[in-house]
Amino acid sequence: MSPQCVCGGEHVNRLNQQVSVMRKEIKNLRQMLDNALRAHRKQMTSLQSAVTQVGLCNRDETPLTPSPSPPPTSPQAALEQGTIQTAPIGYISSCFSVKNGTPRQPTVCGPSRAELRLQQHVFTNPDHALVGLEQYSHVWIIFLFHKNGHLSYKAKVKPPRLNGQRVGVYSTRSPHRPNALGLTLAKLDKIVGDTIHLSDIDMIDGTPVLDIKPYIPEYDSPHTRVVMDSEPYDSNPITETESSVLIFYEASETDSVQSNVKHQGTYDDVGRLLFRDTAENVVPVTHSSKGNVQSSLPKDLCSVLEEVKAYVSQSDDSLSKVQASLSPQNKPPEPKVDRPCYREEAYSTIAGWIREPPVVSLDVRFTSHAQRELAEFLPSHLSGCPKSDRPQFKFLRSPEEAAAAIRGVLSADPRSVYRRTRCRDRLFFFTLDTADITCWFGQGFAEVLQVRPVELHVASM
Ligand SMILES: C[S@@+](CC[C@H](N)C(=O)[O-])C[C@H]1O[C@@H](n2cnc3c(N)ncnc32)[C@H](O)[C@@H]1O
Repeated sequence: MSPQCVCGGEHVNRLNQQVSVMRKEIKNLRQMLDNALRAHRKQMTSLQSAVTQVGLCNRDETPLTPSPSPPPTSPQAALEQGTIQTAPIGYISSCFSVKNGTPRQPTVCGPSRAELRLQQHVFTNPDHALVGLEQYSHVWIIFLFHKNGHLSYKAKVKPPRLNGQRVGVYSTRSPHRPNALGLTLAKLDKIVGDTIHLSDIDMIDGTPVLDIKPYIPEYDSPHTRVVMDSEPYDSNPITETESSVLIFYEASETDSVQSNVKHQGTYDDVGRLLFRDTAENVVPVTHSSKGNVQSSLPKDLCSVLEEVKAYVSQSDDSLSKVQASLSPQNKPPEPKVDRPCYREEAYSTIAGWIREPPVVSLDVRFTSHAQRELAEFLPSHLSGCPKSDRPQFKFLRSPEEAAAAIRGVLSADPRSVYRRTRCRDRLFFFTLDTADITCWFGQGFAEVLQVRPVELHVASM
């Protein structure tokens, strides 16, 4: 072996050693990198679970049980788990632009007004979704408290009417609740195309609406709820002298009336067949020259009514004969039919603090200066009127209506408990429609000092 070879061999050996050292270093580096990655992943996981915990935690720091199942993958699975993504069907345009001074319940302030236009992308023809709703005077609006400011909530809250006392969130209408859903019974003024005009509202401008349902006292109010039971129909037996008949039917899907509504047909004094719908409207049923029943009733119902009428007039003849042949003891048992009745438990009870809150309602007065300022406002929707420098309401129909709304808002004392009990500043500002209101609170009263047009609205007119 030549020295050069020896030399070259040593060189190769040294190189090999260096390579193996480098390999080891690379391996160590890989190991370190792997460890770092693992640690990072672990940290991320714990961070993520911390975020989830914060999201699910109320401010009492009681962690809520997270959903046991993983996030659903299909819309159907989401529906079954109750985790569907909601999308607003529309947004409220309201005479209340901010939370401050917005009535705490719709009944507080009658003349409050709003509009709700259905979003174009929800239905191909949004106005179709409103067909039939015009038959109702009131609607439930289900909405999101989108201006809550945060998504946290507490198990116990201090409703302003309770003046600082705490009660469970679910015994109140507090906006700060899991899911931040609000429910308002609003007056339905009119429907124009895809837009609903409402009054008696307590939602601020821009409120996202998730659903609308008709208010049906028979279903929604225990005071008027008709409880069906199966006791013998003995309190109102049908007699031969009474030419009335009760007809209950389940409306079919195709009927023009809402399905499941119970309808009642009867004869009036002059023997006309009448139909009573759930809204207590009595609709006379007319007869055509062929003797058929005609009305705006669904076709099915007309033929049923016709049959029943024939049956009743037949029975009228035979009933007296049959009854004469029966002694009272021999009478057959009354047939068991579903009948409407009012049960004691159908009446509702409410918390005493709602009926008699510790917070008294306030007298509301206007300074003559404020009165003059308010009278300057033109009613909303004044068409054909020459352009004026005077401020104009966007929703309210007159200064009188505005005065009533202001009275409603202030008499319920819209201040927070803190402002009411601890704050020295007695001035209070709020916005109603296109007017900025300034007032102050004294012992048992609120006085309106100033009613100025909101700058923005004046500029846009
Ligand atoms: C006490 S909540 C009652 C709402 C509804 N009637 C209910 O019972 O669910 C009414 C108050 O919620 C506030 N509010 C109205 N609309 C809101 C919105 N979109 N986001 C947050 N707060 C809102 C106003 O301050 C209003 O006085």
